[in-house]
Amino acid sequence: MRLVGLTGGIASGKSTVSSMFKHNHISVVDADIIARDALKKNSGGYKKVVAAFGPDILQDDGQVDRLKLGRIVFSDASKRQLLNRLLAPYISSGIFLEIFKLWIKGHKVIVLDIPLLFEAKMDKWTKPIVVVWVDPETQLRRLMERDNSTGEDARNRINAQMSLELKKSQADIVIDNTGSRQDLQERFSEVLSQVKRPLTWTEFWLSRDGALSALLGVIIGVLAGKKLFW
Ligand SMILES: CC(C)(COP(=O)(O)OP(=O)(O)OC[C@H]1O[C@@H](n2cnc3c(N)ncnc32)[C@H](O)[C@@H]1O)[C@@H](O)C(=O)NCCC(=O)NCCS
Ligand SMILES: Nc1ncnc2c1ncn2[C@@H]1O[C@H](COP(=O)(O)OP(=O)(O)OP(=O)(O)O)[C@@H](O)[C@H]1O
Repeated sequence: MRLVGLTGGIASGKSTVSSMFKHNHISVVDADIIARDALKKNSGGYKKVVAAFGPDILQDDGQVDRLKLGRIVFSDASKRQLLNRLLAPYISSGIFLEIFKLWIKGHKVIVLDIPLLFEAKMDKWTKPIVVVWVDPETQLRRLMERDNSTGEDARNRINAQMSLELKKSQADIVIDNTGSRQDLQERFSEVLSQVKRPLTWTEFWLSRDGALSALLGVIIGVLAGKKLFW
């Protein structure tokens, strides 16, 4: 099994690239969706976060007001670390559960779309690591346009993450998404062929079919051994 790490900065284009993988029938585990589930009303993560941040972060319907919580944590590093600490066990177990479900189904290449791949030290599980990079001006503009946010809110969110330059320097594959969507599509086609190249032996043994082959090999070996010695 090949676990491909997909990361980048906020609004650098990870979800756009992740949709391209899905269109090409490659499974994607989306950490943002798992993190959203971890904050759903009455979930374990929700209870811990409400206990720590107080009922002021709730909407009238009892759900977490994500905009409000976002404003709090993206302007205060210690509160952000607290939120990360509270949600991390739910997010990592959610990611591993999704990987396991896909492994059972026999998927051989799985893309993990994890914004905080490096920050959460999950990069050691993935190879190759694909970083979607944009230049800082484009990143700020796209973020403000997409979220309809002020420059201050957008800068706070960008600064809450490890620098995109540092992420770029640790990537196996860099997708420069500063250009047009057409440019991105062309670069993506090159990356897709790298991601889909045949599995290495290690990746094969880690896949469901590889593990089953190994198990079958062991069973045949044991049976053959018994026959020899009887
Ligand atoms: C603070 C929250 C409620 C804000 O919700 P909101 O709907 O406004 O943003 P959303 O969840 O869609 O995240 C948008 C982007 O923000 C960035 N981001 C999210 N959480 C963090 C964080 N803790 N630190 C740095 N960047 C983050 C990511 O690039 C993400 O793609 C939410 O982001 C959250 O619960 N974050 C903590 C969980 C987490 O770490 N998520 C990232 C998954 S690896
Ligand atoms: N090449 C491009 N040209 C123009 N707009 C783009 C391009 N790529 C992405 N966008 C737009 O930029 C915004 C950010 O992209 P996207 O949502 O994919 O980023 P992201 O990295 O997934 O963000 P987040 O970290 O918040 O999840 C979106 O509005 C998207 O439509």
